[in-house]
Amino acid sequence: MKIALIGYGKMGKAIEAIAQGRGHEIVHRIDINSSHLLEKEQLQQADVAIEFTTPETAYHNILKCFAANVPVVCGTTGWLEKLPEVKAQCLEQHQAFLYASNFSVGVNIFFELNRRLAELMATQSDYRSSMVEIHHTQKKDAPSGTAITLAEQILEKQPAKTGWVNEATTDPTKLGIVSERVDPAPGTHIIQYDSPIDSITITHTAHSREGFAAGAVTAAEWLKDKKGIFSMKDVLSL
Ligand SMILES: NC(=O)c1ccc[n+]([C@@H]2O[C@H](COP(=O)([O-])OP(=O)(O)OC[C@H]3O[C@@H](n4cnc5c(N)ncnc54)[C@H](O)[C@@H]3O)[C@@H](O)[C@H]2O)c1
Ligand SMILES: O=C(O)C1=N[C@H](C(=O)O)CCC1
Repeated sequence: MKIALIGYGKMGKAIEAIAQGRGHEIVHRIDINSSHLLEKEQLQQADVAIEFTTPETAYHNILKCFAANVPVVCGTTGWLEKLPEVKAQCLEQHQAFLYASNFSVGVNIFFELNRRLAELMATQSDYRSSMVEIHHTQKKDAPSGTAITLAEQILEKQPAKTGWVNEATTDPTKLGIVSERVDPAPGTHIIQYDSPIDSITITHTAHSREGFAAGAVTAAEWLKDKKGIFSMKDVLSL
């Protein structure tokens, strides 16, 4: 499979290593200094594009892939306000798009645990839920995309909460998400339910970027000949 890597930073390089190890060819490595490679003729040399850039650039990069008729896997976080528009464009232009706030198999299993735990805790009014996410200091967005996905799952199951805030809170109607930035943390997410009697905690800790990169390559292999909008739930049959 021929891959265009859009974003050749920490994730782009980790994806390159996994993709080449699986026998794929990287036809373009596109970063901020080589954005001319986002032109239609260049992108069309790839079977699929994998986009890990910045919150400011993801939207335009994805639209360039649609214009070139190239399926795109996107892992960039921090641009969710534009996601509905991208999905609409994908359908209108009959393209293929797969977004995940986290591509690792472990986190996608953790999402399932989180949803079930939130469901069980929905009627337990003695417990207060909260979240902590820990990442490296170069991370541009807070809270992490993964934390937002986890928060949305909790809010869906707990109607007493009306939203999340990116700080610790005693407001029972809000889910507090504390963001810590500590090097070299690749990504830790902790969900807590505390009552005066006891606490329940579930944690996912990434030991490296390998899980994110391997998941993104698996998603690209899966998306290559498809049309439509997909998620890691589709790829992993969860
Ligand atoms: N979904 C996941 O599983 C997952 C995992 C890790 C990171 N991420 C997200 O991926 C993104 C990238 O993370 P990173 O650690 O690789 O960041 P990074 O800063 O190491 O790399 C970003 C890259 O984007 C490039 N870039 C910037 N503007 C560009 C443009 N206009 N066109 C093309 N390339 C451009 C930069 O040159 C750089 O190479 C972040 O949003 C991060 O939150 C997601
Ligand atoms: O390193 C990052 O940046 C990460 N971003 C994703 C997020 O925001 O959830 C996934 C974990 C690593």
